[in-house]
Amino acid sequence: MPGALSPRSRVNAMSTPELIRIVSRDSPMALAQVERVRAELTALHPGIATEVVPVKTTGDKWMGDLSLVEGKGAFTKEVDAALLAGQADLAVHCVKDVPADRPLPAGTVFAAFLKRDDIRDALVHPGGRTLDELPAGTRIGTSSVRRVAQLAASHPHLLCVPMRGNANRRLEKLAAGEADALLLAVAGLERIGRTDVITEALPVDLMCPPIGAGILALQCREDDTDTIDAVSGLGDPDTYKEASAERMFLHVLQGHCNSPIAGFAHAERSGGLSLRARVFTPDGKTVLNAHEWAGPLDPATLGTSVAVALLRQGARELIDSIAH
Ligand SMILES: NCc1[nH]cc(CCC(=O)O)c1CC(=O)O
Repeated sequence: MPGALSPRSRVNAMSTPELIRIVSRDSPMALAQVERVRAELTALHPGIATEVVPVKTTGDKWMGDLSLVEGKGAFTKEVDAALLAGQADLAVHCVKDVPADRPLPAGTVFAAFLKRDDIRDALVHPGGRTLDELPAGTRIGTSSVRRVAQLAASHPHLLCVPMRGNANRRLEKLAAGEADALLLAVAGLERIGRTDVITEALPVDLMCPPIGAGILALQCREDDTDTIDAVSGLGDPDTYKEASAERMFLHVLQGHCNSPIAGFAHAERSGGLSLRARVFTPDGKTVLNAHEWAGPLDPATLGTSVAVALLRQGARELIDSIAH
């Protein structure tokens, strides 16, 4: 019969969801991330409606030391719970905030990694100075052990002061004089539309980014193949390779909340993949460094290989010697 659907394509046509409910943190940055996902999804599947389910996470509510609450997972736990409870169909996470030392929450999978944004950290200084121009004693607002360790190594005359809260809140605290300058991710400032405050994007050799920097992951319930099929087309193949290598690296290394660890993979146009990673003591005085190319290895095996290279240099002892 002309125009009749084959049984298989009828199943496919009927299984495209009409509505996808997207759960996310409720910070301005997180909501901007959701808008990007909605725009990309609408471009790919104009027929699918979307709805936003915002939740507050422990990491948003607690302004103290993260290692005193859940530490890792503080920005993802409530989002994952809403997904698993069926209150939403899709979760949007910064990969950087998703713990890599343990598997994803049982029953969930990553359905796509969106094309990666800028991976660098930015200096935000109201006086317009660069890092090298800051006078001794300048107070840099950051609670990130990764940023503190690397600044201590490169600019020991600067002073890091604890600063938490979402990026908008940190900019308010800077304006209120709680610090003289901030270090924030370029990608985050782009998402909240505040690249105007950036005085310098720091080279990755000076400030090595965190695992998963600038990558958004889409997470689904593993049995929800309709949603997985609908969103998987938003995935970027190079970002998938980079995220896989970086997360396997962290999984094998098994850091903790206070261990300064940094690294990034880079998928080249030629198809090659490299991974550079570093582990620091909190004072930045000891740096373990590894940089390898995948060659014939798959991304996850590259991640394992780089972790093993750092473990051979003493990374386990270094990480375990840091209080946590
Ligand atoms: N911990 C908060 C967080 N999670 C991801 C980003 C930046 C954006 C990204 O790398 O995806 C930020 C803000 C920051 O570190 O300045």
